[in-house]
Amino acid sequence: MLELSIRHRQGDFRLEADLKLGEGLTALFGASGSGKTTLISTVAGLIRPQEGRIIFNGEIWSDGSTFLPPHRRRIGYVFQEGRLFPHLTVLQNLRYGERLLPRAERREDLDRIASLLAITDLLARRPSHLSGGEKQRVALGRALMASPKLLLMDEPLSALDSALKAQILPYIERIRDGFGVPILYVSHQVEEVSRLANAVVTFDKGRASSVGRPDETLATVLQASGDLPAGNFIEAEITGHHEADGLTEARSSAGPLLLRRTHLSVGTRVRVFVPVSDIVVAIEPAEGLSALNRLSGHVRDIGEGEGGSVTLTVDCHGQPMVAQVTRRSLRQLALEPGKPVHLLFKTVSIASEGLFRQARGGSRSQSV
Ligand SMILES: Nc1ncnc2c1ncn2[C@@H]1O[C@H](COP(=O)(O)OP(=O)(O)OP(=O)(O)O)[C@@H](O)[C@H]1O
Repeated sequence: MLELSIRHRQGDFRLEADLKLGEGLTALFGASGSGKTTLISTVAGLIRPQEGRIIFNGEIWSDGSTFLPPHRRRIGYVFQEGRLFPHLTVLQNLRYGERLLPRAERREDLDRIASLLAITDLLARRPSHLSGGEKQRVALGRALMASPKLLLMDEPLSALDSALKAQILPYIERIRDGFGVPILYVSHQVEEVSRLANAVVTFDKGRASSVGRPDETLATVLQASGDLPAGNFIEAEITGHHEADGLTEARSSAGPLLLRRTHLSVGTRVRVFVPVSDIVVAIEPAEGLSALNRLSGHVRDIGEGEGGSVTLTVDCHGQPMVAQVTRRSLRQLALEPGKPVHLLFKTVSIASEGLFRQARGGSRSQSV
């Protein structure tokens, strides 16, 4: 657990952060100049915050009287452009991280890391003979070889084109899931954050604020900027594919779902997004409609909506779903708390696959 409560001024800029960060990958997400790099520099010990404290797993790294220097923090750092030593081979670059550690503290095994990152065949090469993606995999390996207690990744993919990014993302997922080392990951990229992060810290002009579930946090940011419609996130697991129909089936606590065809394998856990505006509310199990998804539940709450409409919160087997109806529908359907209802909507998107990509382009969700 990393606990941060810091205030730091540099020039006109002031960083303010009060955060508790847990296991897994925490993305630091925000506009350019909003303070992400400054924050990880304080964690790395490259900047000493003027006020406040940083505590990692109970050890004080920085406060009014203590300041642990960077090399005693056992942090692995991966930068945007890799920063491999050009005169050393891949093997020597990997060993470099390890050499900084006393033998007794070396936990990582070179073969395991090389095979995890698929760099075993590159060990004899120098960085000038590697592609951009290979360099970044070696940089990840070098950081891991130092048996870090915490990994800091500062936009590690931003120098790569989208095809290379897609190649490296699974390796970062393997590190996140296989090493038990918490990761702070700086990114501007909504898709990257949505795919990788277990939690997100958003930055707004130096104020590091929300720590929350990634899709909800990103959705709040994007909805505030008008780039994403209001909607519901549902946790689901892929259960099958229908090639001929171009559909994927998933199960969720709310009920079965049909998604647009995805290449994720059966068993993969996903979050899907259902825009509020796509949901139709019915009081009978309607037939003869093209909407493929039907969830049933009970009205839990009725509140004010936008433009004179009414917002319904429906409990679908524990999953809250928000829908909107007009006041006339509310009357005609005699909707009230406790009433059983059916929610109908068309195929839905997996949040990390399509939704945020569209949101970045400023278009509406593409549910069909
Ligand atoms: N040494 C410094 N002296 C004065 N101001 C600085 C210094 N270093 C950075 N800043 C300012 O602090 C602010 C935060 O910078 P920081 O690099 O943390 O932002 P960032 O969110 O990481 O941005 P980017 O995504 O562009 O890397 C910026 O306004 C920057 O100009």
